[in-house]
Amino acid sequence: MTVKAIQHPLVQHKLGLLRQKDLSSKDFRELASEVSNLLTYEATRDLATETAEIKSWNSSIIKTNKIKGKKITIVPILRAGLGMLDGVLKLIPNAKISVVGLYRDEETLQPVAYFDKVVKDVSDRTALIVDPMLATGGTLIATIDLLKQKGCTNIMGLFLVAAPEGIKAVQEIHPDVDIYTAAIDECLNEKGYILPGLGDAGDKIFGTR
Ligand SMILES: O=P(O)(O)OC[C@H]1O[C@H](OP(=O)(O)OP(=O)(O)O)[C@H](O)[C@@H]1O
Ligand SMILES: O=c1cc[nH]c(=O)[nH]1
Ligand SMILES: [Mg+2]
Repeated sequence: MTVKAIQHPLVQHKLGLLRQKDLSSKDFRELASEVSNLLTYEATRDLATETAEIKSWNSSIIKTNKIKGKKITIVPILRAGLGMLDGVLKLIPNAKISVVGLYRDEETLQPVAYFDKVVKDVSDRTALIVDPMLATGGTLIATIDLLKQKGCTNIMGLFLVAAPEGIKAVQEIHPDVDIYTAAIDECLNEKGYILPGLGDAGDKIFGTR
């Protein structure tokens, strides 16, 4: 399993802005989208390429590179994952989208699944899960379980902020899944919120409280 905290200055700068108290939903959405875009760039760095021949501007035949093999399905986890979707789609505009809906029970912190619409050919695709927060890891583990049950074998996850506890939990159960995040934070508080974290990302993106 690769766990990569992206140190790029633009990512770190924008993450710092995201952490500010009293950020408007508009600003939170814009920054979440921009960081997601940059995380996508990093997470796709090692995709295999192959040579293709094309007719160039003066009609000569030249060799170019194109992405090889498995295509991608983006998997936003409702609700908060929707806040990352447009940033990812800007770089992978032709990706199919598989939506899953899970929320975390506030008392038990256990994930509750309420929706899934996964592309039929998910077994032929790389699944790119997007969710701003990886806290206890329960939501991510349940999402990976669901994708694997449907035949998906190649799975990566993009997060704005991840907690060490959640990364460890996912690593133990799904060691084959790669994780890309803008930050690995310190810990979870007694309510399962990441510290220093971002607060409730879903509420910030949707303006609910
Ligand atoms: O790692 P975990 O402990 O499972 O927590 C992480 C989950 O919690 C948040 O969703 P939330 O339950 O708040 O739902 P929402 O997106 O609808 O706000 C977050 O977006 C993750 O999906
Ligand atoms: O810190 C956290 C943990 C779970 N979900 C959030 O939105 N924030
Ligand atoms: Mg929420």
